[in-house]
Amino acid sequence: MESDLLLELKDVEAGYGKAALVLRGLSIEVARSSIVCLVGPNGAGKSTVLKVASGLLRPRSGQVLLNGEDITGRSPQDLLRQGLAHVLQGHSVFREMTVAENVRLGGYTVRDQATISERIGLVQDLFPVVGERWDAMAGLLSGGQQKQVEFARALIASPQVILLDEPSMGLDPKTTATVFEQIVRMRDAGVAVLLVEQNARRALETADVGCVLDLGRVHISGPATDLLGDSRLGDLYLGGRAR
Ligand SMILES: Nc1ncnc2c1ncn2[C@@H]1O[C@H](COP(=O)(O)OP(=O)(O)OP(=O)(O)O)[C@@H](O)[C@H]1O
Repeated sequence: MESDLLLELKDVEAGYGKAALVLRGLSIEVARSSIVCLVGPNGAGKSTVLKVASGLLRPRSGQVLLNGEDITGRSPQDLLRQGLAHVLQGHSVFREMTVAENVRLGGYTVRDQATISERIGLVQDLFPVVGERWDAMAGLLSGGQQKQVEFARALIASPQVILLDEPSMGLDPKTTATVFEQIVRMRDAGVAVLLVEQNARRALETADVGCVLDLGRVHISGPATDLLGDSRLGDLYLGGRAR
């Protein structure tokens, strides 16, 4: 029987160059069709977790498993082909290219044009604004619209899991709400999401499971709704005591 577990990081230690380790024995599990969010203070290593998962940073020790298969140390291109897409922090659309060109770039690992056309239809359904602005220069879109183009570009590769690094960064509250709705739609379309967010309350309200990082490990984890009511988080990350 197919396991419910899609992506696992096991006892991962990772860091940059000769500097001290950032991740010190971190373990995380992402189940199929679920949203897992990582929250924690600045510099806790949240983005580093995503880089290890997507192959941008090789861990010093520990394992990354996708569908139970050890994928530790594989290249980001290989992992994209295997079903793991990473949407980086900040804005990464090519502003001088159209929305269509930006989205099609995500399909570079897919040879079959019919498959690409079918997936374009799917992402346009999922993110209507992407379809509406298909021929516009991406640089003319608002920040929230550009974020949706980035999501669409990642989904063209038809990933099983998508890693999202601070998708709400720089967006106003209304646009942030739209982007979080889109994250839920991705989950409901069958894509698992590992989400890193500064906006801890918003992320936990959206996610199924929450993990709080501290000192390079998962300090607290559990159902996101439980964490929202956890007084330890209330004090630290949710702007006052949880009620
Ligand atoms: N490319 C890099 N080279 C060297 N050190 C880095 C690099 N990227 C991150 N770091 C360091 O690793 C630590 C963890 O960074 P990371 O970006 O993973 O944290 P974060 O929890 O995502 O924080 P933030 O919310 O501020 O982005 C920080 O001390 C940071 O300075």
